[in-house]
Amino acid sequence: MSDRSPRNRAPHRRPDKVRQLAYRVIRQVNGDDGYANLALNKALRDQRLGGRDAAFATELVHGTLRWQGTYDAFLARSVSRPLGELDPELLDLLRLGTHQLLRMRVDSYAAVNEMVTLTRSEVGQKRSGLVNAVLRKISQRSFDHWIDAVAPSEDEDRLGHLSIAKAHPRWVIDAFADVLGSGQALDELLDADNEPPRVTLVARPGLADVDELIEAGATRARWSPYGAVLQGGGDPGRISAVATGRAGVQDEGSQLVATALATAPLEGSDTKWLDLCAGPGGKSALLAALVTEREGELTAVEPLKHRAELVRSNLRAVPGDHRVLVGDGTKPTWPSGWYDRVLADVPCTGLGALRRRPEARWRRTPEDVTELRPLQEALLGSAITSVRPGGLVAYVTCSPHPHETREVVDAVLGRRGDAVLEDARPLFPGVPSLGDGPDVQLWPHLHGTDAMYLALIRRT
Ligand SMILES: C[S@@+](CC[C@H](N)C(=O)[O-])C[C@H]1O[C@@H](n2cnc3c(N)ncnc32)[C@H](O)[C@@H]1O
Repeated sequence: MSDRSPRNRAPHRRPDKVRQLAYRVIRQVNGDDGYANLALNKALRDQRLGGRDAAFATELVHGTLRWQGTYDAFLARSVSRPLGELDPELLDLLRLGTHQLLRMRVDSYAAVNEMVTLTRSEVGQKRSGLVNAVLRKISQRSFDHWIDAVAPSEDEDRLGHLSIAKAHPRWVIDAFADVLGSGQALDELLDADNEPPRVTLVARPGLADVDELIEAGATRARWSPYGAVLQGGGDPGRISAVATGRAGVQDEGSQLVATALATAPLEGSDTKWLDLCAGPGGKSALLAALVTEREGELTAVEPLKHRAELVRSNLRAVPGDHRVLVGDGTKPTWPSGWYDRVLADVPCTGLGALRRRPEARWRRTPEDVTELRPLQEALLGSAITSVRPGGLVAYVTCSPHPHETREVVDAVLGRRGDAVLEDARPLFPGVPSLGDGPDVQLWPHLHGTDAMYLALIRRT
């Protein structure tokens, strides 16, 4: 063994501060149910890390969490005990090391050494030998060779193979395959989920325009008339329109579904709009800006006080008499048939936004889908009751799971005879690959948006 081996290093060598920060953030996520984005941003602020260090920390945290299920399959072959018997701290150190070895361009020697030093400082000298031995085993194969070694072959079990090769739980892949089939499109979606999304901005109509965002360095979004993309990322808060609430950060898919509701043809009055599940208020702000142009008002409902505050903040720059109600959308405090247009952007599993939340895919369970269903149906029922005859409801989710989308709509419309589905596709001018209708499903791999679902329903 060379005298540079980790075992011969001075035990008091200090751990690399970026890896230490990343490890501690991962512990907050896996150990304390934290959210990676929030925990990482706070840690970067607290440690005053920016530039390349912040980018390295982000890749360590996001990549390790995103690929965690896959790395566990590799580690299960490399550790002599069942992974469940390892201390969670040790398992997270091994996952972090595996990510550097197999999916980052970190030199193997440096990756193992740094992780051994970090292990010593975080959990003690005793465990560092195991980390050293396991990571050396991991480093002996490339990522693709590990997949060949541990995943079922595509011929034998294609979805099982994809689950390991593309880091998605099997039940999530099964749900996606129900909608997309198990061909190439599924691979493309899973790949898209593993890429961080671009930052998309919305110029709230009447308050800012896209040209202003372009002058600030963004480029025009593909389809949303209000959208712009911050190429290369950067802090959107540095743009004055965003800092003042005249513009915001909003996925293009969210802009498109809100705009579809606003532009669907409607006869008669068109001044009373309701956002039934409003927090944090991205769509409320766009709808409020649009209804203001028609001299109307938006009511936004949100049961959680802190999220209702976020809605107020999002609405701060929009002129007009818009209201934020802290309340339960299934228990309307307004008369039936009061509104002209209603958005029901219901709580869902968020399986359409996996690009944004690296830990979400491992945290969600099939039970979440079942548990959310009664609330989703109740909110859609309440939305239909809240709209006047001839008026419109948009049922929206950021999940493509059929139990949360079409099945909810079919169940609710099947029970009542006063509402019909309309073809939503003409409300997405220029947007390709909208499917067979009448509802619309957007996709990360086809549209570069979150997988937003929209069913447009008219009260008869
Ligand atoms: C998918 S999010 C809405 C996102 C929002 N439309 C936006 O674009 O920013 C769903 C929201 O519904 C809220 N919610 C949960 N239960 C609700 C209920 N019973 N009535 C109304 N809203 C509810 C959640 O707190 C959450 O803020």
